Amino acid sequence: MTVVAAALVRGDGCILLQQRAPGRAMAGLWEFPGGKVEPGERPEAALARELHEELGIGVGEGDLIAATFASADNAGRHMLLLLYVCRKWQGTPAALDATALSWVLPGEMHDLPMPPADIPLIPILDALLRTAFSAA
Ligand SMILES: Nc1nc2c([nH]c(=O)n2[C@@H]2O[C@H](COP(=O)(O)OP(=O)(O)OP(=O)(O)O)[C@@H](O)[C@H]2O)c(=O)[nH]1
Repeated sequence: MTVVAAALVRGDGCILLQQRAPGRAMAGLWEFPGGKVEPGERPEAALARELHEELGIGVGEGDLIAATFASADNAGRHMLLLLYVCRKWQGTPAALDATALSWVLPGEMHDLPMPPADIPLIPILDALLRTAFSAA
């Protein structure tokens, strides 16, 4: 299973997390918006589709910058989670799929319960945003 997810980064450095709705796997946990890549779908196209479906925003595939990944178990299946950074989108994110949205600094992410695969990504994302992506 390939999952694509986006760290939408606001001008003040805050990142958007969304809370998974009740009744779904990992309900209540806070995650990066995104979802599964469909068979035959390119990851960037899948992520642009998911961001439109889940948040109602428009994202150009060229504005999705590959950041890091997780290779982890997900309910007995192997999951490759591809995380992108995105600083540019059209529209205002709305919780169309999630229970709630929250803008948080990387240093605040540990205050919100996230899926286990995401935990090691937090310091990597923090470091990338401070260095390689700081002027992006
Ligand atoms: N979007 C997203 N999914 C994550 C993250 N971390 C993580 O383990 N996952 C897992 O990756 C899987 C994504 O599947 P999903 O159910 O959200 O995918 P989807 O939007 O295509 O939904 P669907 O399959 O119900 O149609 C879930 O098992 C989810 O828990 C994350 O940061 N963001």
